[in-house]
Amino acid sequence: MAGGKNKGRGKSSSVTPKKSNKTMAVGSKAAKDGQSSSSISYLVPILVVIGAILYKSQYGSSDEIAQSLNTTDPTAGHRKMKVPVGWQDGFYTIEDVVTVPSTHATLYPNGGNGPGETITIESDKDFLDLGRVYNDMGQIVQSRTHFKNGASLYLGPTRAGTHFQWPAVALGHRRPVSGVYGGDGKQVELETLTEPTENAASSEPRVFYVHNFLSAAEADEFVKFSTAPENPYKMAPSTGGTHKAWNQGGDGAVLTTRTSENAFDITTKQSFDVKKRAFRLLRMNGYQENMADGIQILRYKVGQAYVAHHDYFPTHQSKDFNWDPLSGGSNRFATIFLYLSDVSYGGQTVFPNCEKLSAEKSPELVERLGESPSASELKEFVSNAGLMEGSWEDNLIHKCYEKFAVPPRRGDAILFYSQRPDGLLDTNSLHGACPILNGTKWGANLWVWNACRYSQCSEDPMLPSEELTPALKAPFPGGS
Ligand SMILES: O=C(O)CCC(=O)C(=O)O
Ligand SMILES: [Fe+2]
Repeated sequence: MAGGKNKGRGKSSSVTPKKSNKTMAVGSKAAKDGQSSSSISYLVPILVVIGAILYKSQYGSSDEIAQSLNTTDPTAGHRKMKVPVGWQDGFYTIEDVVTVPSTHATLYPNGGNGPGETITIESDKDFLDLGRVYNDMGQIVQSRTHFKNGASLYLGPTRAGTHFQWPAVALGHRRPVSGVYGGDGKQVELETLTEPTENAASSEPRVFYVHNFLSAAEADEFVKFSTAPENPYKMAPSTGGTHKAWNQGGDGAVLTTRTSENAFDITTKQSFDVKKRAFRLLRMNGYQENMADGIQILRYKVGQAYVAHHDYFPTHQSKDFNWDPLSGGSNRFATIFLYLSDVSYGGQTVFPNCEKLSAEKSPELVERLGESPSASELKEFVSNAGLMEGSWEDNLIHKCYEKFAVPPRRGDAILFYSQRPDGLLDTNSLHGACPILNGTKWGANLWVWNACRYSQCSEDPMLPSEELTPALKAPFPGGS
């Protein structure tokens, strides 16, 4: 087998976070501008304490906060970052990058597709009138001194149940995700894998490579837990299809077009830590337990695969729930697919509606994808994997080498959106799991919903409640 071997870990650079030992500054504008009167200075210590308590209760322990103290923003022009109490570090711009307030920028829609509009911003009021805007680091921009003239700004979500979406910026664009660190403490980085479109109403699938997401130890732990005696949701043939199939489980839901096995991790501390990391990566407003499915751990043996599909549920399937985010309903919003093992041949995640990557756009990924096998090698793969010529798996293998596909690499992940920024379900998010041609592939689905997920809403889907009964937390309530 000459061609088609997925290459191993290449020369990927990563940014190591630097710890800060500086004291925290207050995030109040007046205090920052040095305009504090004596009454303000009297209030400062009180605000600091209140802010610290609120921060800790909402965003975690001081260790977690310490870990997120990234003091150097590698974007050119950014200076050392102060870390104000009460704000989620990394989610906001917190440092001036210019001394004179900027007066113009290019404004893009949420998600960055479509042409940018050049805007002039003559006053702070003009700036505030824009609503919530982000920079291409996914940070909420707080002031006209926090961006440079001509910078790209991105509008944020405009209604409940919709969310910030990372702008593609350009194919191959790679940026550190401030405030988000993987299991081994390395800064998570996001690389754009699909072109932004000129027309905001159309879309490529929106796919990003997530570098440094899991540590090797975390990947191994998910694999181990999937068959552990204490796991109530151990390995079983994968199911799929409608929400009924999902919620009832059992033989009826087993698909001939999804031949892997899977387990769930809905109980371990690690699964919660990783889901929280995912929410931070997505820049969601804090972690909501009932906006995520339990982590689904997958095992594919040689020849096993999952046909091209969408991760969202069809809107028409049941009347007891509004599945349409466009009209205030809820569905799967984003997938973070975790690679828990390397795979030497096959096992890519393929997006058939997207053209193959070219070497000049993402040399590292193309290098790792390896050369496409020749027609005769493909034939050999198919017969070695025990697959029939002309079967859906055989057809999928061809797509895996002709279209855009991502090879697995342990500890990394991909992020893709199943919804467009306005809530429209995105048919271009079509994707499949390529048949394994050699070895075993381990992976995991981390699905995040735009509002509380089916069967997990106590009242209004837009107001997900934090506390769930154990029965509601189960991935198959009422099922086996
Ligand atoms: O295994 C993969 O690469 C993707 C799996 C997938 O799309 C799914 O399980 O929904
Ligand atoms: Fe999927």
